[in-house]
Amino acid sequence: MTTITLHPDFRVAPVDRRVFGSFVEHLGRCVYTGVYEPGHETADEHGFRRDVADLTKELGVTMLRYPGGNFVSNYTWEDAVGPVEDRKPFLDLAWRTVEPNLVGTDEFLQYCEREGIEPMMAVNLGTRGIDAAIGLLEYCNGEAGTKWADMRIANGRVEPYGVKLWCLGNEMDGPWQIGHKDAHEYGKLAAATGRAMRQVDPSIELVACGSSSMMMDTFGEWERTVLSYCYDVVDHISMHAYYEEMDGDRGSFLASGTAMSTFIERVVASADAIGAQKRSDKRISISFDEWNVWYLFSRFEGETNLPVQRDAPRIIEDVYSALDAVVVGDLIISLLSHSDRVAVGCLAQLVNVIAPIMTEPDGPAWRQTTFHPFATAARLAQGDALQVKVDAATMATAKHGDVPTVTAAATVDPETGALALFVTNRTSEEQVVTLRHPGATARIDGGSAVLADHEGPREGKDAAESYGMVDALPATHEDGTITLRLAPESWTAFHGTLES
Ligand SMILES: O=[N+]([O-])c1ccc(O[C@@H]2O[C@@H](CO)[C@H](O)[C@H]2O)cc1
Repeated sequence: MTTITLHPDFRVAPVDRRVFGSFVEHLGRCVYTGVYEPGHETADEHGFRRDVADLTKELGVTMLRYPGGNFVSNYTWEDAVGPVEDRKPFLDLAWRTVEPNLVGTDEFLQYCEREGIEPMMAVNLGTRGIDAAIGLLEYCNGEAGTKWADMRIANGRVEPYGVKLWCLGNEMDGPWQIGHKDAHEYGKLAAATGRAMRQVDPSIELVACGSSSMMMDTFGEWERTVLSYCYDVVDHISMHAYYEEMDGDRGSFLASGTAMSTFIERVVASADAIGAQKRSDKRISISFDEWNVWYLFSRFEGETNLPVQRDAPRIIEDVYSALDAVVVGDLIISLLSHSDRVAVGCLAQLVNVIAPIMTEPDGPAWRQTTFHPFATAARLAQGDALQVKVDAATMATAKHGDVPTVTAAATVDPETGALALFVTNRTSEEQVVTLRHPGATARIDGGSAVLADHEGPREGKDAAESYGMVDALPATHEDGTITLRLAPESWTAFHGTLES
């Protein structure tokens, strides 16, 4: 028998709403013909597509990371500010694409402002360093009267943007990164850059690069070394993880959320070890600023040595299946369960590039399968994350050992008692779950689910949009006992109330 036990007093921490962030990189068609397409019939006066902005709103994205990704490690931000007609294209070496510099810092930050989304900026610690980083920070956040702030004002923007969240480079542990560094080189540079940036604006939050994935040979040692240099300077350490079904191993793929939890707990342990050694009361939190399903190893092959391309080429435009949506839901359960440490999350990326939203140039925009669990969780996960005790059978997986067949996360709004309960059923059988709530009153009012099926990726608008949330199997309330039913290979979001 599977049981889930909840109590409103057993709170983990408030959900940091920045966990429902996403990511806009100058890569492929994320920016050009993605968020930005001046000639498009829905484009606003700034050239941004309204259809994409509306879907982004529906997706519930709270925060956007920009401008990369691998792109940032060879980016000259100064080339993309000021009059557009004076901006020169440059060859981005990360994706070997000619970047026209039509969208730069001002366009992006003003887009975020108009859409009510918090920006997260990354500085280039690949080909550049402290000087470029403090210049960009002053450009964004400085008051009138100094060089870079005055340049912003001359470019038409008087008020500082007040960008709070800053990434100190991107994936600097990855040999593919332009200006890749070892942990000592990067740790020293991140600490020095972070210190200088705080002299410009002490109110910012800084993210040091963690490992590009748990599979990196340097994983663990990287975190330890980097944080030994910059523990006192930074607020967060980044995590990146992409999951995919490989060689038809459905079980391991469905267990991705457990793999993500293991990864989080290992990075937290690495960070806390440094804190303990320093006898520090400070706790470093996690900026999980790239996560998603990405068929990196099974489909990306052949795209690693790209010819130079221009005009927004189609790069890593993964098309998602229903199973991928269930896994995205399961990954969200992992993030929410770790709300005491995970402060930021970015579904990578927002449009066209491994994205929940797709577009055609001069054509429509639509939702991929993975859109639905994200949008549902972003809407319902309000207030505090709860400790959720799941008692379920385990299943054996090739990659992750024995994992629970059912996983869950829950949030409760302390003001209203509104409960959201997210549950994955990783098995191919329907599961019956008893929801226990000793000493508290609970009610489940309804729910919706994403179901995996055995169809392949849903290519194009019609196929993708024929998929959506379905009603959850109804919950029953009998003699104070709540019984939930979970469809086979599904992710369900229940809503109701929970009060002591
Ligand atoms: O595991 N890998 O081989 C691997 C390779 C590249 C990689 O790049 C990251 O993912 C890209 C797409 O979001 C971002 O630009 C970059 O930060 C992330 C992981």
